[in-house]
Amino acid sequence: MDKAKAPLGGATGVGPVPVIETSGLTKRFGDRAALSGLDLAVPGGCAFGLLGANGAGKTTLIRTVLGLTAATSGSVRVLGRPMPAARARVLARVGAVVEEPRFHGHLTGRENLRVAAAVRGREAGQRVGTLLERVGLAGRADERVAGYSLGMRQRLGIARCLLSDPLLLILDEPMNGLDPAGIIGMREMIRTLVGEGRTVVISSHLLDEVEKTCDAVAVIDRGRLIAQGPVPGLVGADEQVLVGCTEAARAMELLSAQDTVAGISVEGDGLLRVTPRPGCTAASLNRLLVRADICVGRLEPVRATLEERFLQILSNAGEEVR
Ligand SMILES: Nc1ncnc2c1ncn2[C@@H]1O[C@H](COP(=O)(O)OP(=O)(O)OP(=O)(O)O)[C@@H](O)[C@H]1O
Repeated sequence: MDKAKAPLGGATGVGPVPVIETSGLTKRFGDRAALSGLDLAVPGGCAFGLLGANGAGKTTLIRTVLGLTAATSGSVRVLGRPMPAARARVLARVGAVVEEPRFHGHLTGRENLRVAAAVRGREAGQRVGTLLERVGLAGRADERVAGYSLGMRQRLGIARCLLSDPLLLILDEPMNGLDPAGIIGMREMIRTLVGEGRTVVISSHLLDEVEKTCDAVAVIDRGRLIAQGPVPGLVGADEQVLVGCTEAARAMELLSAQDTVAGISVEGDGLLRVTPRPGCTAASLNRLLVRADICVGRLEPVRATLEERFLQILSNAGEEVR
């Protein structure tokens, strides 16, 4: 990152000042509230995931944060400055790809970047070649964008964002339409950008990818923020133990009778999923079963995935609404 450039309002992208902060953010379209009283804080220098089902309000949140649409009420600060009042100054240090990136199809990738760089000054123009290499498009840079795959357009979109050496990147569904290799490439690129001290906010439906890519997430449901925090805090420590053994029915009866076991269920493949109480470990479950002459073939501590936590958080939120 270009360290010579002055940070905005004390928010350098890393540190205690959140790079995005919303307070009571509400956006209504007629009678429908797309966002309801959102208090969001995105810390600097991390990959941050916005999670939510279709229509939850992710794109509206991104558009409101960027000042592309006006909030009905509440406030937004980006890089320490109020939006949309400081929009021009803030957006000079923010790169965003909202929905599918659009380009001039009849121009090449390199020409598209040159056109975009022309309005950003000489420094931006000098970055074009390096950025094409950086996003893995150097070999195809002189082909017309009309012939690019979606993955190539996504990467060109990120190169365009990087022309202005942004502190903050906001990418709406950056993994959409990518094949497995493209998803891994995108994840690595996001992690590299974070390693340079930038903050990258992504919205995504791909919970597994968000878990692998992001340090922290916010979960949005019907316009409300229902959870936010670091990924390890949300998914939790090892919570359950999968047990594969002979005589599953007898094992289930034995384990269910223990005070140290909070719950037990049978998985589709015959494995027992045991939820132990604090102090009860995989080893103590093993000892119990072996002492009862039950042979244990598999014993695997597991933690809830982000997907399981997401569904649980949504289901709890649904119950609160009812
Ligand atoms: N311009 C608009 N006019 C009216 N309603 C809108 C407008 N934009 C969004 N909405 C509504 O606001 C709600 C949130 O939409 P939004 O596109 O922000 O959700 P999303 O989480 O990004 O969904 P998806 O994952 O499907 O893109 C939806 O009910 C949507 O229909």
